[in-house]
This record gives sequence, structure tokens and C-alpha cells, in this order.
Amino acid sequence: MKVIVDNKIPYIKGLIETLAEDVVYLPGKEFTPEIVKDADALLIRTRTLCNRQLLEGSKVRFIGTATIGYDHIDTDYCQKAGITWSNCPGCNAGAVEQYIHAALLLLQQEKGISLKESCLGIIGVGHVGERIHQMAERIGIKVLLNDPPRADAGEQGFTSLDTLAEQCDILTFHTPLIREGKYQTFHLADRTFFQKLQRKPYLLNTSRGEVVETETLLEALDTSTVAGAVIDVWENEPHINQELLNKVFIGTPHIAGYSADGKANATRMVLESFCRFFHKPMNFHLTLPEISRPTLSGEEDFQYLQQYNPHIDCENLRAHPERFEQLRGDYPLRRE
Ligand SMILES: NC(=O)c1ccc[n+]([C@@H]2O[C@H](COP(=O)([O-])OP(=O)(O)OC[C@H]3O[C@@H](n4cnc5c(N)ncnc54)[C@H](O)[C@@H]3O)[C@@H](O)[C@H]2O)c1
Ligand SMILES: O=C(O)[C@H](O)[C@H](O)COP(=O)(O)O
Repeated sequence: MKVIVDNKIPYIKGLIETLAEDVVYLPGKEFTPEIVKDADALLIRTRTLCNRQLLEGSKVRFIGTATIGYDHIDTDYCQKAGITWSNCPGCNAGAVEQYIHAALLLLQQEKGISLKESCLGIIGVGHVGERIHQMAERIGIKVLLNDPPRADAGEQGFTSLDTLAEQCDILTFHTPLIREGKYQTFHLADRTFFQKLQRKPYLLNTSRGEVVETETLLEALDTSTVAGAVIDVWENEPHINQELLNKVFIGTPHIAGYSADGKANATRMVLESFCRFFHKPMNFHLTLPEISRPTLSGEEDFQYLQQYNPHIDCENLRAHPERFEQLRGDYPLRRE
């Protein structure tokens, strides 16, 4: 069996070789129709666009993406072509929670936001959004939730996006990228949405860049319709809008989910899906390297930021925006 593996999936080397005879490692952007033609499976990240152009005429029967998001897989095409795919639900939700928690603490420390007197709107309340919800309740922020698919399924506790726009001081996006249909999230934050904002909120986006319309966010920052933004995901990555990078409070190279723990979960889950599909025994063991924990001092919030402070990732990106992809590829995976 031949498997092509993205060479930036950590902890997989040595394990996949026990499950397949022929394993080829490649950068995610270098998967071509010629290369995948005789592969049985692809183990990918968000950088490999899996569509007709890549897959037509190939032997590929299984695609596993070691990520939560799967908007880079043309699922309709895969269904028609008889290709099974899987993602890793929730794998790095803890890392995104850590990122948002740190961003909220920085808003409090540096922008004078009183979290306990603020209202946080969470748009998309799945694996990540639920964790943010619980974290926000722990630290005493009032929360409003927006998730039309869950509300339409009869679940309680959700409110409209318009209500969030009117009442929230901080808005955080955690939806998948859905390009069309009833639950479209492509440019969910568009001009109409920004016009409804009442409280000059901070806007946080760790979902996908295309969920927020870049030009309109820039205008909203210029006109103080929003007080500021924390942006981890960008339209047109890795060729990001540098004007936006310079204007945001925090701008990072799509690393909110980049904890060692989250990456290890993803690798384990993608291997489990691979084994289920090909009826292989799951007798591999994935262990994370031990880390020496730093000695922390000061108050609890200060200690939290000593463990992870997104300003450092922001400074690195501002110094070299052209190295967006390299900064992700060489990221020193943090612990949750
Ligand atoms: N920046 C990062 O590193 C990073 C890491 C993990 C995930 N993500 C992104 O975050 C997204 C969410 O992750 P998750 O694990 O919570 O996914 P999930 O599928 O568990 O939850 C997504 C939620 O969004 C809701 N939703 C769908 N359409 C919506 C709409 N139009 N408006 C409001 N809510 C809507 C769904 O009902 C669901 O509850 C992923 O799809 C991925 O794109 C980014
Ligand atoms: O969807 C996800 O899981 C995240 O966006 C993830 O962090 C992206 O990871 P990458 O494709 O860079 O491995």
C-alpha cells in the first residue's frame, strides 16, 4: 500500500511505516496529480487542496486530514469518486481555547477591557466554541451564543447574530468555512454585519480568514466601528493583507491550534481513521516528548501569559510577513 503524507504532520514518522509498505513524505503544497496517481491514501493538512484536479484518475481511496477544518477537501467530488475522507474533530480545540484565553487577558491588561463587565459573543458553538464558552464562564464574562444549525435542530440557548452585533463588546468566530447554502459562513462578517455593531466591539477570528471580509474589517478599524481585532486566520493565506496585519491588536500566522497536544491528537486520530478504513490493527503508540515546565511567578493571569503569549507570535509575523508559511512550518509547538 502506498501512502503520501504531509511532511509537517508531527509524530507520524515511524508509526505510519508500521501500517503501510510504501510511505512518501512531501510538503502539502507539492501533492500533484502525477504523484498521487498510484497512492492508496493521502494524509494531509490544510495545505493540500483535494479536488477533482488533484484526484481524478488516481487510485486514492482514503484521505485523512490531520486538522479540524476540512474546507480544503471537495467533499462532493470525493463522494462522487468513491473516496472516503476523515478529519479530526476537536483535536486542537484546547489550543484555540488557550489562544483566545490569552488574547482576552491581553485585552484586559493592555486595552483596559473589564472582562467581568463585558459581553462575549461566540459565533459557532461546536468543539472550539463550547470550550471558549466554558472558559468564559469560568472567568466570569457574560456570554451570548450564536449557532443557527444547532438552534434549528431544536437546541436551546442560542440567539441571533443581530443580537450579538447589538449587545457584545467582544465577538469571536468559531464556524467552519461554508461557501454557500443556508448556513454560509463565507463573508459572514460583511458590510451588513459591521453596520449592525453597536458597542464598538473587539473582533477575534480564529476560524477561517474568508469568514471575515478583509476590506470591510479594515474600514471598520479605520472608522472605529470596531475597537480592534485579533486575527489568526487570513484571506488568501499565505499572501496576507499586510495593512491589516499592521492595524490589528494581535495578528498571528494561523497557529491558534498549534499546540503539541493538539497536533498529537490529530496524528493519533488520523492514524485511527486510516486503520479503521483499511482494517488495520490499531497497535501504535504515540507519546509526546516530556517538557520542562517553566517556573511561574506572579498573579494567575500573569502566569497564564507566561505560558503562552500570542504577542510573541505576532511580533515574529510582523517582522517577516513574507515568511507566513515558514513561521507555521517551524513553529515551536507549545503545550496546553
Ligand atoms: N486557527 C486555528 O488554528 C484553528 C484550529 C481549529 C479549528 N479552526 C477552525 O475553527 C472551525 C471550528 O472548529 P470546531 O472544532 O469548533 O468545529 P465544529 O464543527 O465542532 O463546530 C462548528 C460549529 O459552527 C456551527 N455553525 C455552522 N454554520 C454556522 C453559521 N452559519 N453560523 C454560526 N454557526 C455555524 C456548527 O453548527 C457547529 O456547532 C473549524 O472548522 C476550523 O475552520 C481553526
Ligand atoms: O482546522 C484546523 O485544525 C486548524 O486550522 C489547524 O491548526 C490548521 O493546521 P495545519 O493545516 O496548518 O496543520
